[in-house]
Amino acid sequence: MPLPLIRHVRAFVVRGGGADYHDQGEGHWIDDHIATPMSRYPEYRQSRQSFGINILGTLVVEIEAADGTIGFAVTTGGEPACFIVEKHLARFLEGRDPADYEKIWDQMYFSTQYYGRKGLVINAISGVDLALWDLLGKLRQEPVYKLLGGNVREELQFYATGARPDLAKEMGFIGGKLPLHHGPAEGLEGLHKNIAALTEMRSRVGDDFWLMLDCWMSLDLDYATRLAHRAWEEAGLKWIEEALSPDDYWGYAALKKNVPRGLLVTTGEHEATRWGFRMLMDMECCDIIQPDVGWCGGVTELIKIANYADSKGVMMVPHGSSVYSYHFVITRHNSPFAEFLMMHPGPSEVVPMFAPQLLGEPVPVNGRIRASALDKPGFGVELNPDIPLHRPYTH
Ligand SMILES: C[C@H](O)[C@H](O)CC(=O)C(=O)O
Ligand SMILES: [Mg+2]
Repeated sequence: MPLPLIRHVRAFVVRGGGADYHDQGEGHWIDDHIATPMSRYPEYRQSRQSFGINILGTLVVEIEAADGTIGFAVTTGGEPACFIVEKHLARFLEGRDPADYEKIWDQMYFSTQYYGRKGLVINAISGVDLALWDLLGKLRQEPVYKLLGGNVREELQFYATGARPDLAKEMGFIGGKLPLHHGPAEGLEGLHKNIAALTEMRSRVGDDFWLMLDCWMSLDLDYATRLAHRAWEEAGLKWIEEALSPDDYWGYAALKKNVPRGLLVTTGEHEATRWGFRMLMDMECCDIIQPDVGWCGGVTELIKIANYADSKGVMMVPHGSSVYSYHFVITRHNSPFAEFLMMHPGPSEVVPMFAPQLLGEPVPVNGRIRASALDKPGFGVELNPDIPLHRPYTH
């Protein structure tokens, strides 16, 4: 049976957490002296909000079909992404069949290529693509993971990202990823502090629990190499994540050769599209790629990235991305576990990753989510009606 055509596309900005998960109040672990590329400037070292990490806010995209069914998605990109969606991308959807996601993606990407390719434009394209998959699922009355081929296992298992892997262990997660606090500009003293924090956490969690370090693009090759060796020897680090600038493919390839055998190099949350990930994989930059489903091009592009990774024997464990990741990871053998970002300020409790924007967002119980928890049409979530939506542009 033909699907109702797309009638209208709308884009909104929302403030306060959710998909823009760095947009948190004071005292949150996610803004507590975390090493960044801006840490070389002392005035921007203590808080990522000080240099504008949360300046954009969440982008909400709604796609309405002729029968009134609405698909929606959230990602980052805020007001500038609203402009791109309303003024540029909407034309490639309105009047079209929602099942034509390949052609729609292709037209969104190539029509913006002269000012796009990565970053904000791909966030906007990802938001539209995810809203389209949500709409398709709602129209077909199937969860997205069924549209993607169905689950290859009965449950998702998670590691937790946050300041308290010891608490994450008690909550049933399989590992904990800590943010790195001190970058190269804080010298040897900072390096010692980084190692001390890691070894202290290792003493709390015991030998068998995975511990990882998220370096958020803050290091240079020499520092990353030294950190990797010490963290491996002194604290049994499992992986070193996003150590270098996402543009430094050559640095990642060298880092992968430099680290101790057994320590994994991971990256990719700020990479985009099949072409960016092909660079990472062809240049043997890492052991695990970590696309963010809301930033890499959406589900339509992730299928291509994941298939290439599968053919190369590379593991793919998406960054954050909440339900958009859960519906994908459960369909893939080369994604054996998933990330859960601990958005509780402590973080001493499991709270939904994109709270308060989504309703019905599943959370890990004992570090796991059953496939059956995803059994609702589309991505299985609703937009919280109590959140004020601002629509800065129309078309
Ligand atoms: C904790 C990291 O600095 C960042 O905020 C999140 C991230 O990179 C990840 O979850 O991975
Ligand atoms: Mg990361």
